[in-house]
Amino acid sequence: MRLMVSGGGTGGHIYPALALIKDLKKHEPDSAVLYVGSNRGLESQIVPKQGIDFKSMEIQGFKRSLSLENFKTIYLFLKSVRIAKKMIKEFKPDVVVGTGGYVSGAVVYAATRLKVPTLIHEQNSVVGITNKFLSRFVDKIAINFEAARSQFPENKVIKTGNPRAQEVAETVSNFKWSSMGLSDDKPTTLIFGGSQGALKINQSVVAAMAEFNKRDYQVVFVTGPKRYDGVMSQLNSLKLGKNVTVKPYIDRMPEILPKVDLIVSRAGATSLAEITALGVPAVLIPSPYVTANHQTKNAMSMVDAGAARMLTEENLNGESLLNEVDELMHDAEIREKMAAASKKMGVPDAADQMLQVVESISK
Ligand SMILES: CC(=O)N[C@H]1[C@@H](OP(=O)(O)OP(=O)(O)OC[C@H]2O[C@@H](n3ccc(=O)[nH]c3=O)[C@H](O)[C@@H]2O)O[C@H](CO)[C@@H](O)[C@@H]1O
Repeated sequence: MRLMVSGGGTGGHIYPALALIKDLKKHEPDSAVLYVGSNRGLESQIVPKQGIDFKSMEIQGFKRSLSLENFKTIYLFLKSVRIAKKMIKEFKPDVVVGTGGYVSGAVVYAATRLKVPTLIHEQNSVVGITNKFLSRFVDKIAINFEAARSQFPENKVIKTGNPRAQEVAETVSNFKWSSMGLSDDKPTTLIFGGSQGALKINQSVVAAMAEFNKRDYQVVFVTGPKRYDGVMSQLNSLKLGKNVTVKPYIDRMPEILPKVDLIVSRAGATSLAEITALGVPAVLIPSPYVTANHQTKNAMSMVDAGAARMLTEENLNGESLLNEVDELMHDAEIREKMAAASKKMGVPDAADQMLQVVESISK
């Protein structure tokens, strides 16, 4: 199989693509894969590190208001379609898969013009702008949330789940907290604000840090790559104890997640696919800054099933964060119930399901 994949901007679009590639390589080790991303997105850092061939192009998103920038965006889009067509003619993919983000719009659209079979993956319950645009042209659409079905042409939709769930579920982890300077015996909370970090979550953790330092559980706090220096300078005056560690980003999330007792995070769809694949108890703080408030919908699907608790951004501060974490970290029974409910929602064979769709449309 010759597979071209495109998805970018944030981790939530990139990791599902990487998980699909991993599954393809497992089933068909001789496959050729090319990942096309944007030169500015997180993918330009993450993908080459995985030893996957990566090509990039310049692209940017639309502004919501009419502005000169939008003409530049249209110009860049059309230019990217031309570049993508050239890449497709050179690479000769059997299938082109898009997992969201502006760059996948240009690449998948170019593939449809060249009559190459196409599949897009929608991680969210509220369909993203790129996938909405592409849905008219592509052959198949893989979804994660049932709620996305009615927002697409019905006959193209197949529910597969999010392939990242399978990657996480299949990872055999030998990870030890001692490699991060923590104890291997204490229960551990992981706090992070999605793939980019989140300002209010960071501020709240900073406010609660003096207390976290004193707890009988330990805390791993991930700030997001661009926010690390700012957070560290705020924490400067505070001497971090042995049971807290602060990181800009975690590259090996699949190895770390099985060792986590409680997650505090945004409610991005790919994070939720991972959480439910393993059944990790969670406190979700949906981002209020996303299209149609879709993270709240994502989070509510878990809260309704008893798999997570929700803390709104509005009610989030050092004290409320500390209270939630304290309560759950001191009650193993509640955590066990949440874990069981969470695991029931997981789709641990999602990558196989999506790969089957890829194979079914392959030339
Ligand atoms: C602000 C924004 O637009 N967020 C969207 C974005 O979120 P975002 O990019 O944050 O995506 P998700 O929360 O879905 O996924 C984050 C991914 O990054 C990984 N990770 C995170 C931190 C870290 O240190 N290391 C690491 O590997 C997580 O394990 C996960 O695989 O895409 C999601 C999926 O389309 C959407 O649902 C979110 O609403």
